[in-house]
Amino acid sequence: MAIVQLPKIKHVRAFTVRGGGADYHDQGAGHWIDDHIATPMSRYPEYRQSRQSFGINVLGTLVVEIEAEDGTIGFAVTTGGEPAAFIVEKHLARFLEGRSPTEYEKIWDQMYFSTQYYGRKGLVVNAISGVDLALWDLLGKLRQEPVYHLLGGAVRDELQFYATGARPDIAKELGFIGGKMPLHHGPAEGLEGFHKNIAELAEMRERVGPDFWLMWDCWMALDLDYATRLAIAAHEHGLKWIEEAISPDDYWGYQQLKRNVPKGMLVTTGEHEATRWGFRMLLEMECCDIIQPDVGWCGGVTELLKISALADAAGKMVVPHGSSVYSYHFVITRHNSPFAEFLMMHPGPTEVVPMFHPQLIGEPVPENGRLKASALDAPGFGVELNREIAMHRPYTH
Ligand SMILES: C[C@H](O)[C@H](O)CC(=O)C(=O)O
Ligand SMILES: [Mg+2]
Repeated sequence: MAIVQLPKIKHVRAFTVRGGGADYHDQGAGHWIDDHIATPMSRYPEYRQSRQSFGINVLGTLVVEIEAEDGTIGFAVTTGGEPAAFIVEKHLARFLEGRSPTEYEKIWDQMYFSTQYYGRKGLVVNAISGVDLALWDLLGKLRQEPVYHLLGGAVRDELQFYATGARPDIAKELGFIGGKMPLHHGPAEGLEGFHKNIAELAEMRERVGPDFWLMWDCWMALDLDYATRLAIAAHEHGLKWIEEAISPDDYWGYQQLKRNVPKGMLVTTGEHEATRWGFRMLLEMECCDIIQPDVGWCGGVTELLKISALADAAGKMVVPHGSSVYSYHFVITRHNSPFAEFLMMHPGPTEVVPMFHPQLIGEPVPENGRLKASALDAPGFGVELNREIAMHRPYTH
């Protein structure tokens, strides 16, 4: 029997889009996600009230489209905007055009090693991730299969979610298994800020009762001493995990934090980590209990499979950061990813809205905190690009 030959890749294009979506920090005024959240920049009072004030949303969304010779288009969205569009058009596209979409391993390898002299993490790996995800979307569309089938198939019938947002009490009513809150005050706000943090947690615990998961997202804002004291004080209010407490570069600090937190409390991190080598460091140094790669930032699905295998062998969970459908298609295929994150992008956040709204059409959302595997049953990642939003192509090749 003859082997099916897929059409070759004809063209790669990169666009930028503003206003939410994959750059979920790019929201309008009054959104919970920009309301006095502790960050590494909170030591400067002028950048404390709003993360947009220091430029958290400067990049915007990157859209990558990969068109095959038969006209089929795979696409993906991630954070990266114009500089990532430059990298895709002027550097990465050459490793795809004229090649078969089945060659994703070689393509990833060439994208990573050709950019290693200026890449390795951050923006360049976001761009590589965007291309990789668009390639998996194309592969699924050409084979008429959802990506989760290509990754080995579902290991359970449905996904269950915790919600990230300022209102875990509402998340509980909406059926989520837990709520992860932003930490509002960092070390520069002294003891007063510390006590306010603990009071917020205590009040939320009152509202949600003893069994609902409550977690804190510290967005790299703390130092080891503060994070340790916070974890100890939070223990009596049943904090399930402390997330991204310190700088992602401080592997030694995470190693110590994991030893310092009260027994039973989990340490999580990794949304700003990338590639198998970065996650190997977190795992081998025993920095955390759960790794949280963002599928659009860690190297894409091709790299996530390697990261996940390392974590599995180390007995650790992989619960991707955000990532919408790119996470859903992965999490449903892995035993060591027992639940998923849902980022509440409603400004309140009092309602469930699609995480990457308004960029994707057909983006599934949890109902009662759950999503059936069958909701992912469409070719590729199962979504289409909303072509009514304003897209800009700053570079061509
Ligand atoms: C709420 C956090 O500060 C951040 O915006 C999102 C995040 O880190 C997460 O979902 O995890
Ligand atoms: Mg986080």
